[in-house]
Amino acid sequence: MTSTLTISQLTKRFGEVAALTGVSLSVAPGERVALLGHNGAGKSTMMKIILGLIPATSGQISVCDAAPGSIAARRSVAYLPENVAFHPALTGEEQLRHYLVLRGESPSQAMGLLEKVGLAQAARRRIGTYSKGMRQRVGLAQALIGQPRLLVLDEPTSGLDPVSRREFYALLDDLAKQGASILLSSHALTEVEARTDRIVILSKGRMVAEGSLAELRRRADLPVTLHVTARNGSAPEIARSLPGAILVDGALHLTCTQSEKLAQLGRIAGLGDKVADLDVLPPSLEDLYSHFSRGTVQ
Ligand SMILES: Nc1ncnc2c1ncn2[C@@H]1O[C@H](COP(=O)(O)OP(=O)(O)OP(=O)(O)O)[C@@H](O)[C@H]1O
Repeated sequence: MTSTLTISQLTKRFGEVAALTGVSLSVAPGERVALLGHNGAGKSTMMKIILGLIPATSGQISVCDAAPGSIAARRSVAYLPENVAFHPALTGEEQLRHYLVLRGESPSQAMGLLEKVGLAQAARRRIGTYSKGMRQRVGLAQALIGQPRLLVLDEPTSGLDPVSRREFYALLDDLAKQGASILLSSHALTEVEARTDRIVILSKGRMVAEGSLAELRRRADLPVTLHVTARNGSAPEIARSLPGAILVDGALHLTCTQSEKLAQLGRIAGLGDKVADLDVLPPSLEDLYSHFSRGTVQ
């Protein structure tokens, strides 16, 4: 499968500051990739280079088989900045018609695009009356002009409430199913965990981890946490059978390595009806993020 985006040994220096060092990455059609990293890790710099807004210091980059910033690349790439601003006096439809004309497209597509992002009902209302979630949808609608093959989204859900976030990701899922590649940056690890195919962790300009959540979990090999709820009065007996378990709010908490997990679960199952409930908690993306960024955060 050909990649929509291919980055090889990308380096960017701002004078003494190494914003990116030797970053390589490829994104396939229909793939949703999350770019994670602490403030100053290099996420925006990478996006600016992909968009052709700033040049790389060294390395190769191909955006939809073209050079970043070239006419061919710009036709295929859409960008949604973190703080998207529109004219408050324009309606959603007027704003979209304006962007369509700027892109050399027919303004008659405006309503179709607004419908796609669930804004048809509000299309004739002034953007000044829109909620933040609705403005973000206008941003996504403008990003969809010309059916881009790659969407670059800088913290697209920051400031959105949980329902708006879920709806926003559902829209991205549909776009990905239609073959668009999505590269988004985020600080909201839990939502990224559920809604992207691959995770890239940048730290101090270097790529410190890359893979699906399952792959990152395997590679990090962090402990699994088990919460065992005892039936009335059985906690002491369970604690004796599970060395290392500690009692927290009526449940016994214990950790084990991935390789010990099945044996430990077998031991718990052997306790029969003394156990009222059991939760197995794999390491979260936050745990993985801390693990891979450890020692590199400024
Ligand atoms: N134009 C510039 N001149 C000098 N240094 C810059 C410039 N742009 C970015 N940097 C530096 O490059 C590094 C990477 O910055 P970048 O904005 O890419 O980080 P980021 O991961 O997007 O951070 P955030 O999550 O805060 O948006 C930082 O040390 C930043 O100060």
